[in-house]
Amino acid sequence: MIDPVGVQLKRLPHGEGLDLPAYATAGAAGMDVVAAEDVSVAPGKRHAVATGFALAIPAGFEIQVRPRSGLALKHGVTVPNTPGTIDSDYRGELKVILINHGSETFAVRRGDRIAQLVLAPVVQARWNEVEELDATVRGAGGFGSTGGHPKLV
Ligand SMILES: O=c1ccn([C@H]2C[C@H](O)[C@@H](COP(=O)(O)OP(=O)(O)OP(=O)(O)O)O2)c(=O)[nH]1
Ligand SMILES: [Mg+2]
Repeated sequence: MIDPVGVQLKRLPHGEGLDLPAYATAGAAGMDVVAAEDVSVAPGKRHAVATGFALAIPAGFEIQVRPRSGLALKHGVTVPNTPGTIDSDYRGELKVILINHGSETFAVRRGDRIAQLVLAPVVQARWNEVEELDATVRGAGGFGSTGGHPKLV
């Protein structure tokens, strides 16, 4: 197990009294994050749900906002921009965008666990522009070129 990485968290006034994001089990990859507001998301609609805190993620890391499979399976409620990207230099409130693909209005209550946050390392790229790329067996083949998909009828 890699040692946990410290992340500064600032509670905002409307986040007072809420549970901080937490791992539900010892081996959980994501910390469940709770809503800081009551909101109803109608079928086909989306909402950026307040969490009541802001972060200072250490340089070299990001936080990914991912859906909870239970909400997706039972209610069709997911994160449309998954994985949402929280940059290390972002100091605003972390928000969770939820979209309701289900057929019934989904009621979010303050304190409900709505998504999960995964801390991940980030490596930034630097472009080396060239005239020719090295040759490979795959070449330009992609998008199913290696087969394995059922034929459409
Ligand atoms: O689910 C999300 C996604 C993003 N953010 C915040 C943190 C992130 O660092 C910032 C910008 O996100 P992103 O780069 O995905 O959005 P953008 O549309 O490119 O906006 P910007 O021009 O501000 O980068 O918005 C959230 O709070 N929740
Ligand atoms: Mg951006």
